[in-house]
Amino acid sequence: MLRAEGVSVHYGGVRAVDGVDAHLDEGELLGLIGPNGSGKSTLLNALCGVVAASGKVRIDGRPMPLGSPAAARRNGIARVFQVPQTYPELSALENVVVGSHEQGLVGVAGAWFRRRAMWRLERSRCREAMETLEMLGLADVAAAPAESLSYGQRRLVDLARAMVAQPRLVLLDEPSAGLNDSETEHLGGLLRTINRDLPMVLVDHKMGLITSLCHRVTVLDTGTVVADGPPGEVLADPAVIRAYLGGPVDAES
Ligand SMILES: Nc1ncnc2c1ncn2[C@@H]1O[C@H](COP(=O)(O)OP(=O)(O)OP(=O)(O)O)[C@@H](O)[C@H]1O
Repeated sequence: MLRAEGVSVHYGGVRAVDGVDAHLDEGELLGLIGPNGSGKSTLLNALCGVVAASGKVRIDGRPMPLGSPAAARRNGIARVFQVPQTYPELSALENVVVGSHEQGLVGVAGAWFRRRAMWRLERSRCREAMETLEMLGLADVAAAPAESLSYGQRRLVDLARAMVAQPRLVLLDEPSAGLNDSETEHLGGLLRTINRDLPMVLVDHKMGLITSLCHRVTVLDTGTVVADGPPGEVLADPAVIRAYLGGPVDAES
């Protein structure tokens, strides 16, 4: 459903992503791993249009213009960033509702001429946002301002916001960073459930999470793909072991 061919992002002389071919299949949870600075976040940035990139990306066979966040959104790509992007003074629920505001009626004209329809739409957005928070175990804090939530809760609010945008696929950048073991396990269970309906690309350094969740893993090193395949095979690949500072990759950590 997503196919990237020869995608490159260069910052001056730094080839952050260099001619990457990658794909995501329907229903798949794809792990994207690699040592620090190997280009994982930059590749996600290219796919969601927030950096200038060259190459080709197709969604369901249709070409998608690169370098345009609006085009990426139109093509159903949602991104959850490494650092929570919540509005501190808005409630958790309001933070999630914001994610669905590009759909349907918006703007002054909609409010003025179609007031009833607009309120109906607002109610259905709130209901959907609330159901998503419930699904992620955040119903109790729906009314709390985001600034009062824990780091892990704010990351889940970001995930909920991405989900209500009704994406075709979600790009997740290190969702387990800063979470303890039990929070990471809880997150893993949620991602497995969400993946029943949504294909995802998961960037993470916790190999236990990657091996327990991902159907396939793509490995980057210095901006290029060095391995791609089932997690067990990929982590035993000599090129991957070399990329990770010459040592074996610990699938448990
Ligand atoms: N805005 C930028 N300007 C210049 N260089 C950048 C910029 N963003 C990233 N880079 C460089 O691009 C390379 C890839 O960085 P990137 O953050 O994509 O790696 P990563 O694999 O996501 O790393 P990590 O696992 O530490 O998050 C690195 O050499 C980084 O220093």
